[in-house]
Amino acid sequence: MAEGTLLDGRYRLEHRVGQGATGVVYEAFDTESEGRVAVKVLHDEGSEAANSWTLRRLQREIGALRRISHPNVVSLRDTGLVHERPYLVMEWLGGVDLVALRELAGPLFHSAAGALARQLVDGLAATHRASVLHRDVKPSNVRVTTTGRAVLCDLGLARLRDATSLTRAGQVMGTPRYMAPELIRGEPPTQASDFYGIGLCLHELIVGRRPFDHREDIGALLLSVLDEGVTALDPARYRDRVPTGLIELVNGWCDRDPERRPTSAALIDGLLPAVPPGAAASRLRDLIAHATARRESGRGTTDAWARVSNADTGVTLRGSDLVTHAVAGAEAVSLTARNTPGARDRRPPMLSLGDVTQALVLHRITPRNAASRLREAVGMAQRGESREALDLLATIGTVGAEQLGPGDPTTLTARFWQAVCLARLGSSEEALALLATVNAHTGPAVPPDDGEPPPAPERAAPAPEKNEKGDPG
Ligand SMILES: Nc1ncnc2c1ncn2[C@@H]1O[C@H](COP(=O)(O)OP(=O)(O)OP(=O)(O)O)[C@@H](O)[C@H]1O
Repeated sequence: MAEGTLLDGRYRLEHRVGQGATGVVYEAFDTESEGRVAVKVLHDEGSEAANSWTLRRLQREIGALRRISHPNVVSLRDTGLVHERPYLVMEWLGGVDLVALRELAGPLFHSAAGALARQLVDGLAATHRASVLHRDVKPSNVRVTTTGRAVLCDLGLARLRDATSLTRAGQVMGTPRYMAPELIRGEPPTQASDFYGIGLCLHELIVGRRPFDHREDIGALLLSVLDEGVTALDPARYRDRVPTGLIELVNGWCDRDPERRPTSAALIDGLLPAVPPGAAASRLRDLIAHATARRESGRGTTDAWARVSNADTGVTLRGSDLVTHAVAGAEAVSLTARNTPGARDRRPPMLSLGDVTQALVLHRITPRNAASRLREAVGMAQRGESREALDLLATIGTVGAEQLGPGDPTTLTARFWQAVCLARLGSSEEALALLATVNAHTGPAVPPDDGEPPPAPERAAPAPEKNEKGDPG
């Protein structure tokens, strides 16, 4: 949608802020109230299936936001239609998200950590009181405004607590790095799963590093989340800068066992440090001022802002916008399986030529429409429909490799998501082998353990381009 467009004669789109799985977000001017607002316009994905998914997700976000009115949850102002595409109008939240806050301001101290925890708990409590589960609490979905107000955003995955899921049992939704272990196992979400998300956000801001940061491939990441869990914080180590009660809470929220996570208001209130409201807000406000000043002066931007733009994506396949778009919202996974012992020896499952012809006919994939089918398949994978997505992704990968080249971004993205689906379905060996082939085209140019040079890409990936935020894709 062009900047300057006036929606319903009222909201003037000023500039594009970013895009998520459902739509593009613009900073806009409300000519009626003469204030700033955020407008999210539904993506037009092209295919009917993809459109219906984004539409359902946007409707879910609208439905959830309508039920909640709280300063620590983004507020919905209006909804409308533009060229038959729904849009929603939200309060404008300046400031930064928690990913940027950590990158630009470093680990949190005393009152700021306490103030942030208090506000996140209050926002989540309001969400739960409205019988809504957020289901996607992660650093990129929490913004802290310039006045020091922490706000939960992006309720696109939210659902009514007792409603039947739009997804089938066993489906996985969300971002593995921040997903509660029970959700990865396909169990239904609960309030305790949302508290896990808050626990991880605070853990990350206290430590100053993402959880499971040492896990660079999806197989190892999933195993760590399920089998090891987040490393508990040692209260003695943080005593000087974070109140002990808060450390205890964070450790409790990060517990792998949902039953052991503190969710009762009385328990939480007993452990949360009492922070004088004025002092807390001013501490957070100062931090945001510091972070935004750093962002504006460009300091710490090289790596930091590249990652901020992709928030939890973390996947840096180089190449066209297609890849940047296709992996938006994907797991925070770096593709470095190349050094996994034996990974290079294993071949990913490939379809035979007969299968390829069959699959081509079945999925009607051509090099021309591969990109849009890929988006559709990635959407399915993101919704947790791993089994269904797998088939389509394997075909796109094969067609891509044959017709576009094995190093083409479409091929690599399809292969990457194929590996994600395989890992989710328990075939981690195959997933690792597939990731190793993706790595051969995208990984850093370090020789594998045996000193052998990495295989040369059969078709060089294009030079990194800038994505819509001006960051390297
Ligand atoms: N009310 C708001 N005010 C200011 N910025 C916002 C607001 N809502 C969203 N944004 C920003 O717009 C961008 C897109 O947000 P959106 O919620 O659509 O997706 P996301 O959270 O980045 O991804 P996904 O939906 O895939 O999880 C993000 O950078 C987000 O911080």
